[in-house]
Amino acid sequence: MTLLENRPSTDALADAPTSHPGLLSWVRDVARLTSPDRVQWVSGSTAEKKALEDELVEAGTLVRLTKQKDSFYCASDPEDVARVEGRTFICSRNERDAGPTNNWAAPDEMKATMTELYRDCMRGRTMFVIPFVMGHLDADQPMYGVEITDSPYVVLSMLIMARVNSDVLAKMSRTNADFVKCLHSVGAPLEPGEQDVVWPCNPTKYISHFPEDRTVWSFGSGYGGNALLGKKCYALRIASAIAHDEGWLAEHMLILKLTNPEGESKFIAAAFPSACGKTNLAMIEPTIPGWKAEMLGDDIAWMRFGDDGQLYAVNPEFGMFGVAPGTGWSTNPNAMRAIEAGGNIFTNVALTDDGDVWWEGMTDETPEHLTDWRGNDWTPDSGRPAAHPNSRFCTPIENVPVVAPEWDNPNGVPISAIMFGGRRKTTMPLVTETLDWAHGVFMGATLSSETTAAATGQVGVVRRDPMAMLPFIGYDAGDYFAHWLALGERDGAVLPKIYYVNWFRRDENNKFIWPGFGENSRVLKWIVDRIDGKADAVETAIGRIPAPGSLDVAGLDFSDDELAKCLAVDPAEWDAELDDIADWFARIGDTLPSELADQRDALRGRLGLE
Ligand SMILES: Nc1nc2c(ncn2[C@@H]2O[C@H](COP(=O)(O)OP(=O)(O)OP(=O)(O)O)[C@@H](O)[C@H]2O)c(=O)[nH]1
Ligand SMILES: O=C([O-])CC(=O)C(=O)O
Ligand SMILES: [Mn+2]
Repeated sequence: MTLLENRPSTDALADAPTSHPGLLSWVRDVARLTSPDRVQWVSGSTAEKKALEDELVEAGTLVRLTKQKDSFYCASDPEDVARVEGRTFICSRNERDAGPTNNWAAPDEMKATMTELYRDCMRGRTMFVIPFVMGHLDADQPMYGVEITDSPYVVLSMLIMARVNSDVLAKMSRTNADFVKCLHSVGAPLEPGEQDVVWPCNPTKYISHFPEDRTVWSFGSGYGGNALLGKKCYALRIASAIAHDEGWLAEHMLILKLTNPEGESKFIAAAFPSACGKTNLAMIEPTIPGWKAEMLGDDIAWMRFGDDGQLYAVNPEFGMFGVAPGTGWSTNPNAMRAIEAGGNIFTNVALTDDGDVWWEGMTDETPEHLTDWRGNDWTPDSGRPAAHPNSRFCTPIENVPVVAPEWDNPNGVPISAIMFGGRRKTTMPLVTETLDWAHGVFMGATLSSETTAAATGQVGVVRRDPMAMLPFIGYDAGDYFAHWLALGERDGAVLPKIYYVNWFRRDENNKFIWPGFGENSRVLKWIVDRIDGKADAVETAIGRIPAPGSLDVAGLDFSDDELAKCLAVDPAEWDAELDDIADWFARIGDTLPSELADQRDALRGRLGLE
């Protein structure tokens, strides 16, 4: 640790463990602007982690769990519990390049505004410098980042979520590599002698991205995707802009390995919006005999073409930041086992009286007494959830008992199928096979889902969430669709088949029709068997669905009527859907590729609509 008692703040560089000129000058500039008391370069060492944990326990920010190994509970400020999409900006040089789905601000103006917010904002705090790599350090093109933050909670979370170790900085320095600059402050300077709060943050929040500069500036929030800048900010928003320039894809997708009873394996990727089932599907425990599932990633996939024309996916992350509520032994036993292995940080769950954590859906029995996420006494009669609906477990991927051996391949695994899906009570069948790449891109571009607690705002409203990337596309949505279509035209491309799934269709009593979770393996089996030419399908107007008898429901208490409801393509619902898609395409505007408008017209035709 470098103590800067008698600043000039250029001393930020006194003990710098690097000679990377760009990194050194950026760190010096940020220290001069933000005036921290100290600068600490994060190496990823065990001793450093332990010291930070002890400090945060002492400060009351973390509670050490007595029932779990190396695990901590944390409660955020009640106003800082989710991503803030309304305060998230894509500050491209031209407004047109941010497109109609992003908030835009001129980069100079945003930088001027935020520079004033950052001025002296780290006073009384330590400024941490965290060099990290997203994906493997031995990848053909290692993707470096450095996060500067004044939040030790963010440091501890980044140690789980990204690869942070001294080799990263050494290689980055040796090769004088480019890196994504990620600047974060909770925006809560301390006056001399002022007592800190357990979760410092600022009511003014900005999550700003400068795609041309490969830079992120975040201010005011300490939570999840707002603050752990390697995740949504870098690995999706900035990376999607890089991927557009370089001809690859940065997507909001899990990566899963499936092995059939014959021992043949395939890799698939699936995009569902936040809190719509990625982590659960990534760790699925199949209920059908003979099938094996292993996880590679639960949130983000970077896919590049290999020499063989296939798309190869890597998970750029190192940990999971999973939705806690609904995660239990009956729904996601592999997540529970991963958590049992220890090394977790839980945020906004409830605390049990004996020093463990609890959330709705974790166990069948509800504890008689808890401390809820807001620190209040809680009993089953309290009439409110004990854990916040967006409460999270932060857990190393290596903890997952079913992690695939290939998960750490520097250049990824070949993808045979892409699944899109969302949370829809109506309209969307359990599974649909799209007709070809362009039709698949159309289904992805019109993906729709009910909003969840993962972002602040109203929950349960249907919105278009293209490729589950609405809040994460770092540029114009029409250009993004064109990019997807162009990849399909690439010479020699061996493209994955595209499927659309919906686990969330409801019956007339508002109950989920499909049992979901481990039973989703039945849908995965149909998909893999389709690719192998072993399962039958019937054509509908919207794509191919399982032929009668071809979806394996053996052993499931499921009537033909229920199955029919799950798979139904209702023309009246689709009539309404097409109107909504027309509005959505109108919103995209001039950059909407004409192929997608053609797809919509073709679908209207197949549905027999005027
Ligand atoms: N009914 C039903 N609920 C599901 C299913 N899969 C997941 N869920 C629930 O949906 C919620 C979110 O699931 P996750 O797997 O955490 O979603 P995610 O896509 O990883 O979310 P983010 O981490 O926010 O991106 C949890 O409460 C799950 O219990 C399913 O197959 N059926
Ligand atoms: O980014 C976050 O805060 C949590 C998350 O994974 C999501 O919202 O998809
Ligand atoms: Mn997740």
